[in-house]
Amino acid sequence: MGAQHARDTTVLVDMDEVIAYYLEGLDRALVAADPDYPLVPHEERTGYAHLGGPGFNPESLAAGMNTPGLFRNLRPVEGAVEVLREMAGEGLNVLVVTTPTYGNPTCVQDKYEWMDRHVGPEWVNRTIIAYDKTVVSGAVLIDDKPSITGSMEPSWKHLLFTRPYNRYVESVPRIEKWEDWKQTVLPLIEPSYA
Ligand SMILES: Cc1cn([C@H]2C[C@H](OP(=O)(O)O)[C@@H](CO)O2)c(=O)[nH]c1=O
Ligand SMILES: [Mg+2]
Repeated sequence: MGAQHARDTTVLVDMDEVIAYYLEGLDRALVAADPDYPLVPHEERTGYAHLGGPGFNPESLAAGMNTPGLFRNLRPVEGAVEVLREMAGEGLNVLVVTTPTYGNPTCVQDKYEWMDRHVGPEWVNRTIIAYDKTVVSGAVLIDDKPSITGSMEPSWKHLLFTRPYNRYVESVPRIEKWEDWKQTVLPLIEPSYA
């Protein structure tokens, strides 16, 4: 067992749309499941769950989301892997916290394999797959979802990772891109790091 980390130096990082381009992979799966599926260009999305254009078929959306291998083949977000390693190198306790898609039969395994392949084998057991992110302790959670709720009052402060569909959100502090991590993350953790 390694050293115990303080909650104050723990940085929680979301996976989909923060370190891995989920929506790009989902678009491919949607078109494969239904060639007529009305994709919405990412820049035109008005909300987090805006996943289909007018008249989209909910069954096609479900088929796309549940496509085996979807989560295995996602492209890494620019700079994300480097910053995960850099934060860990600074002595921060960095954990990746991601919600599964229950109906996708390979989602959980794919998420662990993605971490192994793209970030490194030592990151597999730094990956927490959970529906309820509020039970995970940390100083900060970097996540693209505008509102993150669960069964507990969270210990972490939410930093919203900017994506086109969350630009309208004004109530949550943001990180615009990974290269800004020092200015945005460090002030939220233990004062000695800032
Ligand atoms: C339904 C939905 C899921 N997802 C992603 C987020 C979740 O992973 P994460 O917690 O890693 O961001 C995953 C399961 O719902 O799929 C979106 O990004 N947008 C959506 O509209
Ligand atoms: Mg996300």
